[in-house]
Amino acid sequence: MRTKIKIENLSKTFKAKKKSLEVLKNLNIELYENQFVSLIGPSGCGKSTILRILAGLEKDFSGDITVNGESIKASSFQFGYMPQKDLLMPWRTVYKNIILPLEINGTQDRKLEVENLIKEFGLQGFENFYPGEISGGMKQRAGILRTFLMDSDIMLLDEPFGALDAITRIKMQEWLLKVLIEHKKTVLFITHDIEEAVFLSDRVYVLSDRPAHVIKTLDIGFPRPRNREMLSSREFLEYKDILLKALL
Ligand SMILES: Nc1ncnc2c1ncn2[C@@H]1O[C@H](COP(=O)(O)OP(=O)(O)OP(=O)(O)O)[C@@H](O)[C@H]1O
Repeated sequence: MRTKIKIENLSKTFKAKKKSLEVLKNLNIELYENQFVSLIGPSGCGKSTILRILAGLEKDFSGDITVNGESIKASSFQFGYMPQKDLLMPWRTVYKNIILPLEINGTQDRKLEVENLIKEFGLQGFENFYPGEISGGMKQRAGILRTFLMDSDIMLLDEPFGALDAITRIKMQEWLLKVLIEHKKTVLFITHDIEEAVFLSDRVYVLSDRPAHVIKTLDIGFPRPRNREMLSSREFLEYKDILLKALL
Protein backbone atom coordinates (compact mmCIF):
# COMPACT_ATOMS: atom_id res chain seq x y z
CA MET A 1 0.00 0.00 0.00
CA ARG A 2 1.29 3.41 -0.98
CA THR A 3 1.37 6.17 1.61
CA LYS A 4 -0.71 9.13 0.46
CA ILE A 5 -0.50 11.47 3.44
CA LYS A 6 1.96 11.25 6.30
CA ILE A 7 1.73 13.62 9.24
CA GLU A 8 4.61 13.42 11.71
CA ASN A 9 4.92 15.23 15.01
CA LEU A 10 2.48 17.93 13.98
CA SER A 11 2.18 20.71 16.54
CA LYS A 12 0.24 23.94 16.28
CA THR A 13 -0.20 26.85 18.66
CA PHE A 14 -2.52 29.74 17.89
CA LYS A 15 -1.21 33.08 19.05
CA ALA A 16 -3.63 35.94 19.46
CA LYS A 17 -2.62 39.16 21.21
CA LYS A 18 -0.81 38.04 24.37
CA LYS A 19 -2.54 34.70 24.63
CA SER A 20 -1.46 31.45 23.05
CA LEU A 21 -3.46 28.27 22.62
CA GLU A 22 -1.68 24.98 22.08
CA VAL A 23 -4.05 23.00 19.83
CA LEU A 24 -2.01 20.10 18.39
CA LYS A 25 0.98 18.40 19.97
CA ASN A 26 3.11 15.73 18.29
CA LEU A 27 0.26 14.34 16.25
CA ASN A 28 1.01 11.42 13.94
CA ILE A 29 -1.36 10.22 11.24
CA GLU A 30 -0.88 8.17 8.10
CA LEU A 31 -3.26 7.56 5.18
CA TYR A 32 -2.68 5.01 2.47
CA GLU A 33 -3.92 5.34 -1.08
CA ASN A 34 -7.68 4.65 -1.36
CA GLN A 35 -8.05 4.51 2.38
CA PHE A 36 -10.97 6.05 4.24
CA VAL A 37 -9.71 7.45 7.51
CA SER A 38 -11.83 9.16 10.16
CA LEU A 39 -10.84 11.45 12.98
CA ILE A 40 -12.97 11.54 16.09
CA GLY A 41 -12.31 13.44 19.30
CA PRO A 42 -13.73 15.91 21.78
CA SER A 43 -15.25 19.13 20.49
CA GLY A 44 -12.63 21.84 20.09
CA CYS A 45 -9.64 19.46 20.26
CA GLY A 46 -8.22 20.55 16.91
CA LYS A 47 -9.70 18.28 14.22
CA SER A 48 -10.67 21.08 11.83
CA THR A 49 -7.27 22.67 12.38
CA ILE A 50 -5.62 19.51 10.99
CA LEU A 51 -7.68 19.74 7.77
CA ARG A 52 -7.05 23.49 7.50
CA ILE A 53 -3.30 22.87 7.76
CA LEU A 54 -3.49 20.19 5.04
CA ALA A 55 -5.59 22.47 2.82
CA GLY A 56 -2.90 25.16 3.14
CA LEU A 57 -5.07 27.59 5.12
CA GLU A 58 -2.82 27.48 8.19
CA LYS A 59 0.83 27.84 7.27
CA ASP A 60 2.36 28.25 10.69
CA PHE A 61 2.91 24.80 12.24
CA SER A 62 5.76 22.51 13.22
CA GLY A 63 6.29 18.91 12.17
CA ASP A 64 6.45 17.19 8.81
CA ILE A 65 3.62 16.60 6.39
CA THR A 66 4.08 14.82 3.09
CA VAL A 67 1.54 14.22 0.33
CA ASN A 68 2.52 11.63 -2.29
CA GLY A 69 5.97 11.67 -0.69
CA GLU A 70 6.46 15.40 -1.19
CA SER A 71 6.61 17.96 1.62
CA ILE A 72 3.38 19.94 1.77
CA LYS A 73 5.43 23.10 2.15
CA ALA A 74 6.99 22.58 -1.27
CA SER A 75 4.05 21.02 -3.08
CA SER A 76 1.13 22.67 -4.82
CA PHE A 77 -1.15 19.67 -4.32
CA GLN A 78 -4.85 20.58 -4.51
CA PHE A 79 -7.07 18.77 -2.04
CA GLY A 80 -10.82 18.49 -2.42
CA TYR A 81 -11.58 20.29 0.83
CA MET A 82 -15.00 20.77 2.35
CA PRO A 83 -14.93 22.96 5.45
CA GLN A 84 -17.41 22.53 8.30
CA LYS A 85 -19.34 25.56 7.12
CA ASP A 86 -20.36 25.00 3.52
CA LEU A 87 -19.07 28.41 2.36
CA LEU A 88 -21.36 28.55 -0.65
CA MET A 89 -21.19 31.94 -2.32
CA PRO A 90 -24.45 33.73 -1.53
CA TRP A 91 -24.45 35.68 -4.80
CA ARG A 92 -24.21 32.58 -7.01
CA THR A 93 -27.06 30.15 -7.62
CA VAL A 94 -26.85 26.57 -6.36
CA TYR A 95 -25.87 25.42 -9.86
CA LYS A 96 -23.21 28.12 -10.25
CA ASN A 97 -21.82 27.24 -6.83
CA ILE A 98 -21.62 23.55 -7.68
CA ILE A 99 -19.81 24.06 -10.98
CA LEU A 100 -17.31 26.57 -9.60
CA PRO A 101 -14.40 24.06 -9.61
CA LEU A 102 -15.15 23.27 -13.27
CA GLU A 103 -15.05 26.97 -14.13
CA ILE A 104 -11.75 27.37 -12.30
CA ASN A 105 -10.23 24.35 -14.04
CA GLY A 106 -11.66 25.37 -17.39
CA THR A 107 -13.54 22.06 -17.77
CA GLN A 108 -17.19 22.86 -18.36
CA ASP A 109 -18.04 20.00 -20.71
CA ARG A 110 -19.48 17.79 -17.96
CA LYS A 111 -23.04 19.10 -18.13
CA LEU A 112 -24.71 15.68 -18.29
CA GLU A 113 -22.62 14.28 -15.44
CA VAL A 114 -23.41 17.35 -13.30
CA GLU A 115 -27.12 17.06 -14.09
CA ASN A 116 -27.12 13.42 -13.01
CA LEU A 117 -25.24 14.20 -9.82
CA ILE A 118 -27.67 17.03 -9.02
CA LYS A 119 -30.49 14.48 -9.29
CA GLU A 120 -28.60 11.95 -7.19
CA PHE A 121 -28.02 14.60 -4.52
CA GLY A 122 -31.69 15.59 -4.42
CA LEU A 123 -30.99 19.12 -5.59
CA GLN A 124 -33.01 18.93 -8.79
CA GLY A 125 -35.41 21.86 -9.14
CA PHE A 126 -33.26 24.04 -6.88
CA GLU A 127 -30.48 24.78 -9.38
CA ASN A 128 -31.52 28.40 -9.78
CA PHE A 129 -32.12 29.08 -6.09
CA TYR A 130 -29.60 31.06 -4.06
CA PRO A 131 -27.94 29.53 -0.94
CA GLY A 132 -30.09 31.76 1.30
CA GLU A 133 -33.21 30.12 -0.16
CA ILE A 134 -32.36 26.45 0.54
CA SER A 135 -32.18 24.36 3.74
CA GLY A 136 -29.00 23.63 5.74
CA GLY A 137 -28.97 20.01 4.57
CA MET A 138 -29.30 21.08 0.94
CA LYS A 139 -26.42 23.52 1.34
CA GLN A 140 -24.33 20.69 2.76
CA ARG A 141 -25.18 18.45 -0.18
CA ALA A 142 -24.29 21.21 -2.63
CA GLY A 143 -21.00 21.67 -0.75
CA ILE A 144 -20.18 17.95 -0.98
CA LEU A 145 -20.96 17.92 -4.69
CA ARG A 146 -18.76 20.95 -5.30
CA THR A 147 -15.92 19.27 -3.35
CA PHE A 148 -16.32 16.13 -5.46
CA LEU A 149 -16.11 18.18 -8.68
CA MET A 150 -12.75 19.56 -7.55
CA ASP A 151 -11.51 16.22 -8.93
CA SER A 152 -8.74 15.77 -6.42
CA ASP A 153 -7.91 12.19 -5.49
CA ILE A 154 -7.81 13.23 -1.82
CA MET A 155 -10.98 14.53 -0.17
CA LEU A 156 -10.81 16.30 3.18
CA LEU A 157 -14.33 16.35 4.63
CA ASP A 158 -15.08 18.21 7.83
CA GLU A 159 -18.31 16.81 9.28
CA PRO A 160 -19.99 16.80 5.87
CA PHE A 161 -23.13 15.01 7.08
CA GLY A 162 -23.64 16.94 10.32
CA ALA A 163 -26.76 18.86 9.26
CA LEU A 164 -28.49 16.04 7.40
CA ASP A 165 -31.57 14.16 8.51
CA ALA A 166 -31.12 10.41 9.15
CA ILE A 167 -32.39 9.20 5.78
CA THR A 168 -30.38 11.71 3.71
CA ARG A 169 -27.35 10.93 5.83
CA ILE A 170 -27.63 7.23 5.00
CA LYS A 171 -28.03 8.06 1.29
CA MET A 172 -24.98 10.33 1.34
CA GLN A 173 -22.89 7.75 3.22
CA GLU A 174 -23.78 5.21 0.58
CA TRP A 175 -22.93 7.63 -2.23
CA LEU A 176 -19.57 8.35 -0.62
CA LEU A 177 -18.75 4.64 -0.33
CA LYS A 178 -19.61 4.22 -4.02
CA VAL A 179 -17.43 7.19 -4.99
CA LEU A 180 -14.57 5.74 -3.00
CA ILE A 181 -14.65 2.56 -5.04
CA GLU A 182 -15.52 4.03 -8.46
CA HIS A 183 -13.21 7.03 -8.36
CA LYS A 184 -10.40 5.68 -6.16
CA LYS A 185 -10.42 8.50 -3.66
CA THR A 186 -8.49 8.76 -0.43
CA VAL A 187 -10.65 10.37 2.26
CA LEU A 188 -9.85 12.08 5.54
CA PHE A 189 -13.15 12.51 7.32
CA ILE A 190 -14.17 14.24 10.53
CA THR A 191 -17.24 13.08 12.37
CA HIS A 192 -18.73 13.11 15.85
CA ASP A 193 -20.73 10.00 15.05
CA ILE A 194 -18.92 6.82 16.18
CA GLU A 195 -21.27 4.56 14.23
CA GLU A 196 -20.66 6.55 11.03
CA ALA A 197 -16.89 6.35 11.60
CA VAL A 198 -16.96 2.54 11.99
CA PHE A 199 -19.31 2.01 9.04
CA LEU A 200 -17.31 4.14 6.59
CA SER A 201 -13.68 3.83 7.64
CA ASP A 202 -10.73 1.56 7.14
CA ARG A 203 -9.07 3.27 10.07
CA VAL A 204 -10.25 5.54 12.87
CA TYR A 205 -7.94 7.80 14.87
CA VAL A 206 -9.22 8.91 18.25
CA LEU A 207 -7.77 12.23 19.34
CA SER A 208 -7.22 13.45 22.89
CA ASP A 209 -8.45 16.67 24.39
CA ARG A 210 -6.50 19.78 23.40
CA PRO A 211 -3.59 19.80 22.65
CA ALA A 212 -4.66 16.92 20.44
CA HIS A 213 -2.57 13.85 19.81
CA VAL A 214 -3.61 10.34 18.78
CA ILE A 215 -4.75 8.24 21.73
CA LYS A 216 -6.12 5.28 19.77
CA THR A 217 -5.71 3.90 16.27
CA LEU A 218 -8.35 1.37 15.27
CA ASP A 219 -8.29 -0.53 11.99
CA ILE A 220 -11.75 -1.61 10.88
CA GLY A 221 -11.58 -5.02 9.26
CA PHE A 222 -14.95 -5.08 7.44
CA PRO A 223 -14.60 -5.90 3.74
CA ARG A 224 -15.84 -3.57 0.99
CA PRO A 225 -18.41 -3.03 -0.38
CA ARG A 226 -20.03 -2.46 2.98
CA ASN A 227 -23.66 -3.05 3.75
CA ARG A 228 -25.99 -1.91 6.50
CA GLU A 229 -26.36 -5.43 7.91
CA MET A 230 -22.89 -4.96 9.38
CA LEU A 231 -24.34 -2.40 11.75
CA SER A 232 -26.00 -5.07 13.84
CA SER A 233 -23.08 -7.52 13.86
CA ARG A 234 -21.11 -8.36 17.00
CA GLU A 235 -17.86 -7.00 15.51
CA PHE A 236 -19.54 -3.68 14.78
CA LEU A 237 -20.62 -3.33 18.40
CA GLU A 238 -17.13 -4.29 19.57
CA TYR A 239 -15.53 -1.59 17.37
CA LYS A 240 -18.01 0.97 18.69
CA ASP A 241 -17.27 -0.04 22.24
CA ILE A 242 -13.49 0.29 21.77
CA LEU A 243 -13.92 3.81 20.35
CA LEU A 244 -16.36 4.88 23.03
CA LYS A 245 -14.01 3.68 25.78
CA ALA A 246 -11.10 5.57 24.18
CA LEU A 247 -13.19 8.76 24.06
CA LEU A 248 -14.48 8.62 27.63
N1 LIG B 1 -7.72 31.05 13.87
C1 LIG B 1 -7.76 30.71 15.16
N2 LIG B 1 -7.24 31.52 16.10
C2 LIG B 1 -7.26 31.17 17.40
N3 LIG B 1 -7.79 30.02 17.87
C3 LIG B 1 -8.33 29.18 16.97
C4 LIG B 1 -8.36 29.48 15.57
N4 LIG B 1 -8.96 28.45 14.92
C5 LIG B 1 -9.30 27.57 15.86
N5 LIG B 1 -8.93 28.00 17.10
C6 LIG B 1 -9.12 27.29 18.36
O1 LIG B 1 -8.46 26.04 18.24
C7 LIG B 1 -9.19 25.02 18.94
C8 LIG B 1 -9.44 23.87 17.98
O2 LIG B 1 -10.39 24.27 17.00
P1 LIG B 1 -10.91 23.27 15.89
O3 LIG B 1 -11.95 23.97 15.11
O4 LIG B 1 -9.74 22.73 15.15
O5 LIG B 1 -11.54 22.11 16.78
P2 LIG B 1 -12.47 20.87 16.37
O6 LIG B 1 -11.92 19.67 17.05
O7 LIG B 1 -12.62 20.80 14.90
O8 LIG B 1 -13.86 21.30 17.03
P3 LIG B 1 -15.37 20.80 16.74
O9 LIG B 1 -15.38 19.31 16.92
O10 LIG B 1 -16.17 21.49 17.80
O11 LIG B 1 -15.71 21.24 15.36
C9 LIG B 1 -10.46 25.70 19.47
O12 LIG B 1 -10.27 25.99 20.83
C10 LIG B 1 -10.57 26.96 18.64
O13 LIG B 1 -11.16 27.98 19.39
